[in-house]
Parts: sequence; C-alpha cells; structure tokens
Amino acid sequence: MAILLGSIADDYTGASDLANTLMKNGLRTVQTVGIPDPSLALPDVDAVVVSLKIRSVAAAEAVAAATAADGWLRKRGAIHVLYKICSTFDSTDTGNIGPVTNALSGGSADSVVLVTPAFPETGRTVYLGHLFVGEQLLNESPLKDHPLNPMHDANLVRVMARQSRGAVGLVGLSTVSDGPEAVKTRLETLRATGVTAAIADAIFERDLETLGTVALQTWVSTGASGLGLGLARALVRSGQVPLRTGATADAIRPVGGLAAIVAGSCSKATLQQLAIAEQSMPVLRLDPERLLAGSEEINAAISWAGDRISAGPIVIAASAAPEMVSQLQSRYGRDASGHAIESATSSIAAELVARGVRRMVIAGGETSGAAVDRLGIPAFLIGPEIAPGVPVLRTIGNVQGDMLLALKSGNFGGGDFFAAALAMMH
Ligand SMILES: Nc1ncnc2c1ncn2[C@@H]1O[C@H](COP(=O)(O)OP(=O)(O)OP(=O)(O)O)[C@@H](O)[C@H]1O
Ligand SMILES: O=C(O)[C@@H](O)C(=O)CO
Repeated sequence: MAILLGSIADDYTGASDLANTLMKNGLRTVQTVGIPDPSLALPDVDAVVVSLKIRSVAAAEAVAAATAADGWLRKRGAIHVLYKICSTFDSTDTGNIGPVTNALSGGSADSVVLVTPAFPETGRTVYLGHLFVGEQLLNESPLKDHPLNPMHDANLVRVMARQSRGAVGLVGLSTVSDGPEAVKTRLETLRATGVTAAIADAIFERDLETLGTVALQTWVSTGASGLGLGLARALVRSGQVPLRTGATADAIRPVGGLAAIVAGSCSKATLQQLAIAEQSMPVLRLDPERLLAGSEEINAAISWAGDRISAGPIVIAASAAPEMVSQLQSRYGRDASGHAIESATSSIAAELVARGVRRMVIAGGETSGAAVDRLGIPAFLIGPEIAPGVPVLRTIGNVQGDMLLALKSGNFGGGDFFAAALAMMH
C-alpha cells in the first residue's frame, strides 16, 4: 500500500475528525489504531491517519510513539506527515505538542514547522497567534475547565515556546493573506533567526489552503483538521491525487446488533447532549466516587443496561460538571481519577459489546481511546459525516465482527448529536 499523506493523531477522536476532513476534501483515507499489524489488510488509500493516545502522557513516551508511527508512514511513501493536535491546542506546559513537533522535524535547521490549530468550520480561528473558540479567547472558553488539560493562555506562541526546545515564531494573518510565496519568505526569515516552529494565523479556509500549499513542500506540519483541509486540497490541486468524493459504500453497510452510547467527556457540548438525550433515551449517570472505589458500580451499570438495551439505545455516562470534576480531582488527583474513570468506561463498553452491541457512540477523546483499545479494534474505514469533525466509522479487522462507531470529540456536535448519530448507524 503506497500513500501520499501521513498523519499521526494525538487522540482517537481527533484522528477520526481529520480522516473525515481528508475524505471530504478528496483523499481516500483510513484510520489505524497505532501502527497496524503487518497482517491487517488495508484498502488502497491516499492517506493514513495513525491514531495514538499520546495527548496526556509524558513527553518522552509521546515522542517515542510518534517517531515510530512516522517511520511506518514514511516507509509507506508519505511525502508529508501532519501531527494532528486538538483544535483547542489541548496540552500542558510540560505537554507534547512542542516535543513531538521538534522530534518529527528531526530538529532540522532546514525549515520551520508550520503549526496551526485553526478549524474554521468548528469556530476555531487564530489571529496574531491567539486562539479563539467561537467568539471567546481560548482561556475564556470552556477549555479553561478541561479535566486533563485546562487551557489558561490563548497566546499559542507562548504556549508552544514553553513546551519547545527551539524558539517559536509567528506567521501573521497579513502574511498568510498575501499567499504561499509570502509565507515561505516569512518562514525563511524566521529560520535565519533560529526559529524552529511558527504558529500561523488562519481565519478562513482560504488561509488554510495557503498554509497547506506551503506545508506540503515541507517534511512535517502540526495542526488540526483545518490544516488537513489545506494539505488535502493542495495535493488534489497539484494533480498528485485525483479528486474522489464521498464515503466508501462499504463504510455504511448496516451491521445490525444493539446500540449504545458511552460518555466520559465532561465538555460543555457533551453535557448538553446528555441532557437532551435524557428526554428520549434511558440514561444512566455513573457515580464517579463509586467507580473509583471498585468494580461494583461497573457491574451495576451492566445489569442496568441488560434490563433495557434490547428495547432500544441506552446511554451510560461518567460525565460531570466542572465543579464536580474538580472536587473529585482534588481528592484523588487529576491523572488518577481520569485514568480510573477511563478504565471503568472502557470496561463498560467491552461488556456492552460482549452482550451484542455493534453500534456505539463514544464521547470524549481519552474515553474513546481507552474503549477502542479495550475492544482491540485495529482500524477504521471512514463513513459519512454526522456533524463537523465526527464521521461514522466502520471497523476493519475487528475480532467481534463489523461494528459502526462514532468517536465524538468532547466539544463537537449539536444538542441532538446522539440521536443524529444513531439515525445514521444501522
Ligand atoms: N465525573 C468525572 N470526574 C472527573 N473526571 C472525569 C469524570 N468523568 C470523566 N472524567 C475524565 O475526564 C476526562 C475527559 O476527557 P476526554 O478526552 O474523554 O473528553 P473531552 O476532553 O471532552 O474530549 P476531547 O479530548 O475529545 O475534547 C477523561 O479522563 C475521563 O475519564
Ligand atoms: O481538533 C479537535 O478539536 C478534535 O479533533 C480533537 O482532537 C478533540 O479531541
């Protein structure tokens, strides 16, 4: 299998978001879970997105996993690798965007890595290096209360510099608006002053087309789905890939079986979606304290599901409002409580699949990563889009048989997302 574009995503929902964008912009794409086993048969594609679960792990671990995935993608012919990060730049001061970007560029002094989390379709824009989420600066948006990576600084040049070895520069909007040659000149100027990575402003898709054109001429870039859009359009425009439209028919063949939703995301959008789902489906709110205490709460959830699931879709959620999340974290620690709850929600997902669930929506990036790993799913075909950033996924090579999944990033989707997703998964 020879590919043109490779991507390494720092979480699984982000990977499906990017794969969806690449498909919509003309590239045949698959999403793998880690580096696939050589025996896994993958279809012929233009792009592969390798999903990793490295957003919130120690930097050295993230660098090792991303470097291995990069080697695998290059061996398959990738001419460019996009490190897919969150459109809200989720990371901490000891976080991984800087170290992984440095490692993938090989510390090369030849070019400056373009970095932009802009994704205008979901309201993420960057101006003078500052990230806006809708109309709010990042640090004033609900991301300030994120359970794992609270974001307190909207100035991405500063955020990235705190994580990086080399200096970080800015490619401002006026330069981006002047087109690819102006961006290249700016990068050259930055390179001469020792800058190794540059945050690029982008507000409209045309800005991302400019950045994609420039990035494609380099080895590596770092960004969210918006930069994926720019790279895909640049590849198609350059004639290296014929434009292909639409999800593969295979990806949307019905799988039957039972349907369930598992949520561990505490993001504002997910909390609203759960409140709306409560009006039309049975919803079980897990008790986080009891989840941390042992397996009784998991067993109780499975038994609750068993009594209801043959009658229609059910929802099981650990999600809680920011005040409750911080109370739990102050008692048990941020990482310990997050990981224990992810482990519990993934056990619940596995038990549901063992009881016949074949269509599943999982809300939250870390939550999805833990559940997909527990299920041992090796890869996904990309189906139609449910909401911006969230496609229907069909498993490839799954030992439990074919399943349809939707891995929803915490902040994505409208109020009726859960019902809308299930309506597309048969
Ligand atoms: N009630 C709770 N109290 C504390 N932590 C919780 C609770 N419920 C879930 N969590 C943890 O919060 C984290 C949520 O992160 P996750 O990535 O799954 O969602 P998200 O951040 O909304 O999604 P995304 O990363 O896609 O934006 C997980 O580690 C999860 O286990
Ligand atoms: O870019 C985004 O916002 C999402 O794909 C994501 O990574 C959230 O986890």
